[in-house]
Formats: sequence, C-alpha cells, structure tokens
Amino acid sequence: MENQTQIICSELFQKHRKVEVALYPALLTWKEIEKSRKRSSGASEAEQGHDIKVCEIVAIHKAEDEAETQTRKHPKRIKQHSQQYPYAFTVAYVRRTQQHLWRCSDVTFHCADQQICDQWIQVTNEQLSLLTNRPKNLLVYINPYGGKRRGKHIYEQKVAPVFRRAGIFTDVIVTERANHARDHLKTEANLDDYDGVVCVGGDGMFSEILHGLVTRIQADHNVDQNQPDAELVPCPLRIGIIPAGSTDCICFATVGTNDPVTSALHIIVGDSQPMDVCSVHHNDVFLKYSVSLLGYGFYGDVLTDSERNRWLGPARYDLSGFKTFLCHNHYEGTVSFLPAEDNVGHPRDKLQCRSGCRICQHKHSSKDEHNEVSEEKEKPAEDGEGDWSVIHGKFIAINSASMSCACPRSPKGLSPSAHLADGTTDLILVRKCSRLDFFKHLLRHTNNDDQFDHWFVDVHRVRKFRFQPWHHELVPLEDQSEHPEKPDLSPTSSLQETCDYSTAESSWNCDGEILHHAAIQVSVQCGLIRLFARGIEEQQDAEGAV
Ligand SMILES: CCCCCCCCCCCCC/C=C/[C@@H](O)[C@H](COP(=O)(O)O)NC(=O)CCCCCCCCCCCCCCC
Ligand SMILES: Nc1ncnc2c1ncn2[C@@H]1O[C@H](COP(=O)(O)OP(=O)(O)O)[C@@H](O)[C@H]1O
Ligand SMILES: [Ca+2]
Repeated sequence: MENQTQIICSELFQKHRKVEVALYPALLTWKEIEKSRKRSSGASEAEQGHDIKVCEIVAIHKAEDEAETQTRKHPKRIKQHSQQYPYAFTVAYVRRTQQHLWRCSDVTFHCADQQICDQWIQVTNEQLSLLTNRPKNLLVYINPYGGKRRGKHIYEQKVAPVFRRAGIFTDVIVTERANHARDHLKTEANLDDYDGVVCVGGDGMFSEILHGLVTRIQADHNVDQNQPDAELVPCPLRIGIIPAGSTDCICFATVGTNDPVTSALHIIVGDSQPMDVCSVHHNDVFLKYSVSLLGYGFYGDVLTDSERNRWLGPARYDLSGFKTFLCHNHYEGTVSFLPAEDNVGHPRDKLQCRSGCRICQHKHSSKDEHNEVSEEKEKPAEDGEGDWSVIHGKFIAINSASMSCACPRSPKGLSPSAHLADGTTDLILVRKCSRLDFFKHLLRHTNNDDQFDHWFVDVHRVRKFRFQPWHHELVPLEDQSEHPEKPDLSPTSSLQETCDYSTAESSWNCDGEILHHAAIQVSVQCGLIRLFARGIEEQQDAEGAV
C-alpha cells in the first residue's frame, strides 16, 4: 500500500521554464529553478514560488492534448520542446481573486518520462481521496424562473463544467412549478444516494430546499414540527447555493459574493458552514422555517407589493421599496423576547461573524460536548425559560435577522454583527418616526454608519420571540391562560397609547415568502443545517489578485 504521507519532488517544465515541483502531505509547491539560480538574493526568488493547499486542488489529470495545442499555437518554438517533454499533467486549483471571488485555474507540468507523469497523477489523486468531506454525488434543483431567469444557463455554462472536472456525479431537476423541489425532497428523493443538495436560484428557492429537507428528516425521525419546543434533528446533507435569484442574501452572507463559479468551488472542496434556522409557529401550529430575514411591516409590505411585479425581475424590490417607503405605514403590536446569554455578544459589538468564527464554534462545541447539560443551563429561570422582555409599541418595521443578511443592496446587511450559527437572532425594532428619520436609517444600510444609532431603533440578540398584533377590538393575548409560559404583559404595556390608531396588520416576509399569520412564535434552532460554504474569509493579502 502507498504511504499516505508520501512526498514527491521532481524537476519539470511549466511553459518551458524549468521548475521544481513538490507535493507534501497537504501542499503542492513549485518554483522556477533557472531564474532563482541566476538571482543572487532571495527576495525575488520568493516571488517565483507558488503554494497550493491540496484541499484546494479541484482535480489532476493527464494533459494529453496539451502538446498538440501548444504545437498548433506556436509551431516553431514549441515543437521541439514538446517532443522532448511529451508527457504532461494539469492541476486545476482554486485561485482567489479580489472580493472573495474564486476562480478555477490550471497549471500544466511537462516531463520527459511517462512514469514520472503517472506517478504525479497517482500520488496527488491518493491525497485527494483522503479528503472525505468532498461530495461525490449531488442532487441539483434549478429554478428556471428565479432572478433574471438565467438559472439554467448559469448552471449549464458555468457550474456543470467545473463539477464534471472535479468528477462529481449529479442528478439535475429543472423545476416545473413552485414547490416542485420542496415536494420532491419531502417525499420522493432518495437522500441516501447523495452527499448534498444544490439549489440554483434565489432565497425563495433556497427556502423550498430547506423546507423539503428539514421536513423530510423530521418525518423520518418521527419528530413533530408542530411542537415549538421539539428538538429538531439536524440535516445530514449539506446544501450548496448557486446564486441565480434576486437578492441571494443567503449566498452572499455565507460566501462573501454572489458568483456561481465561486459557489461551485466551495461545493467541490467540501466546505461546511452550520446555519441557524428559525422555526415559526402560530398557536402551536408550524408555519415556516427561516434562515435570513423575518420582517414585519416594511419588508413584509415590500414583499407583498413586489409579488405583483415579478415580471420586473430583481428591480421589483426597488419599485416596491420606494412605494412602501412613501406609504410610511406603521403597525401596533407587542413583541416579547427571550434575550440570549451574554457569551454570544451583542448586535452592536462590531464583532463580525467570519470564517471559523469563535462565537459560533464555541456555541457548537459546548452543544456537542454536553448536549443535555448545556440545554439545561440555557434555561436558568424557574419556569425553565429565563426572563422574557415585553415591548408594546408602534413599529414601522420589526426585523429578525438570524444572520447578517448582507447582500449587494446592503453589503454589511440588516444586522452586520449577527452570527451564522450562534443559536440567536437579532431582533430589530424600528418605531414610528418621521419619513426623514426612516430614510436616514435605511440609508445607513448602504454605508458604514451604524443603522442602530437612532432614538427610534432598538436591537436585541434573542433566542426566541413572539409577536402579537394589536387589535383594538380584541383583548391582546386573550389566550394567555392557555399558555402559562407566555410573559405577563401588564406592567410594561403602554396602554395609554391605544387612542392613536395605526393602519391594519402587515404580514411577515419570511426569507422572501409571505406568511399568512401576523401573530407568530419564533425559536432559533442552533446550526440545524449546513451549507457548502465556510463563512466570509478575512480579506487575504494581494496573493493571486489580478
Ligand atoms: C435609500 C436606500 C436604502 C436601501 C436599503 C436597503 C436595505 C436592504 C436590506 C436587504 C435585506 C435583505 C434580506 C433578504 C431578503 C430575502 O430573503 C428576500 C427574498 O430574496 P429572493 O428574491 O432572492 O428570493 N428579499 C427581499 O425580501 C427583498 C428585500 C429588498 C428590500 C429592498 C428595499 C429597498 C428600499 C428602497 C427605499 C427607497 C427609499 C427612497 C427614498 C427617496
Ligand atoms: N418552475 C417554477 N415555476 C414557478 N415558480 C417557481 C418554479 N420553481 C421555483 N419557483 C418559485 O419561485 C420563487 C422565487 O424563486 P427564487 O429562485 O428565490 O427567485 P427570486 O430571487 O427572483 O425570488 C420561489 O418562491 C420558488 O418557490
Ligand atoms: Ca444567528
């Protein structure tokens, strides 16, 4: 059997330059030999060196056609060289360019000896086969009508070729109707055949995949989703997102860019990013899951209006945003929430969630190590839930961001310091204020100013929350006695405000889907799903930038 830590080193040719190529257990390196010998000091020598992590190699294969192509392009100069070194292999690898964008680059090495060429391919492939987190079989769903209706084209032209190159097998389903992907995952798909599911579309399409997968896993394990406190079973399959929708904030906030090739490469290298999932209930009946934005008031109204103008594509949100802004509605109601523990930070602490985030990792290791114990510790108060806070008021928007919700419209997102997998959501309450004030608040989503630094904005990091719209004809939370765990509203309710009527109810925008109930209970399920992503990487040095 081959030694798993075998190191090989050869003198090969790359573009007719002599290079020393070495494969260590986790690193492939090459550097030019002739030039580095000529140069006296080491400074420029370092520039010549290339290092590639084995885990970022896409594939290695024989470059049989290489010599032929080169001969056709540069017949005189090259012909002799390619006859001298007729064997070649190509390594495809991840190259970072600017702004979190990844590209698949090639480097081809030539040699005179077939055995050496074969050995390189064999040893590299052996190292690649040790990377067990890489998916081999994927189930792909394409929404052909998402965003600018380019999902099918994007997948076929940009993604499928890279998957083929990496030797990934795919079953591809182009959806024929809304909820096709969800229903297929729920009842038909044979999940054992796949290592992951790929979603080609926007946040709405992702939501379909999420519901299909999570519902299927709960059904397979006899977990009742209708119970708000049920401990949900995590999903063993990872989800990859090829952005082809209108907002694509789930992709943007977990990868740092909306680019199909970058996402495909994160899938190929087998990245894994856990994500919080909010479960939304109405009177103990399950409604929906959410991973990004749950928004009542402004974002609910924008979504409701935008559905009428779907034909406009992504621009529908700008039109509806403008109209909704002019309407300047506010909604009265009561928000109650269970604050998060101190160790997960605060929405205004400016500690952004980045690749390998300590806060998310700490949350996970404590959850894995002492599953039951930590569950107990999380519920310190005598009723087993901790202290609920209650706020009654008139709100222009009530937003819950389980992650930053960064997207091209708002590069730092609705809650720039929210975490992908800390088991909490940031609850943002925007109270009734003037149009100008609300405009200032919105504008701060597009620049570096703090959008929470306004008298009319409150933000809380929470584990659970509830919302009850205010009906003047009804007694608020009239069913309190049936739910003893619900907080007592009386001391903090500002009932004196009730004479000032607000408009009717709004609806909730749940990851781009409209919810048909305004009164909801929300609970965060820590890291319930995993994506083929790694979180946003801290900006690299200029290495590889074009
Ligand atoms: C003055 C400019 C203000 C710009 C404010 C931008 C805030 C943007 C925050 C975006 C958070 C997005 C959260 C994600 C939601 C998605 O799940 C969800 C579904 O995505 P999908 O279509 O890909 O399936 N997308 C959405 O609900 C879209 C929300 C987009 C909101 C755009 C709001 C634009 C507001 C324009 C106000 C204009 C005021 C002008 C005054 C003169
Ligand atoms: N074949 C289809 N025909 C019509 N609607 C579909 C189809 N496949 C998926 N959908 C629905 O399209 C909606 C929007 O999809 P999405 O990919 O998020 O695009 P966008 O970002 O433009 O909203 C989702 O609600 C999804 O359920
Ligand atoms: Ca979170």
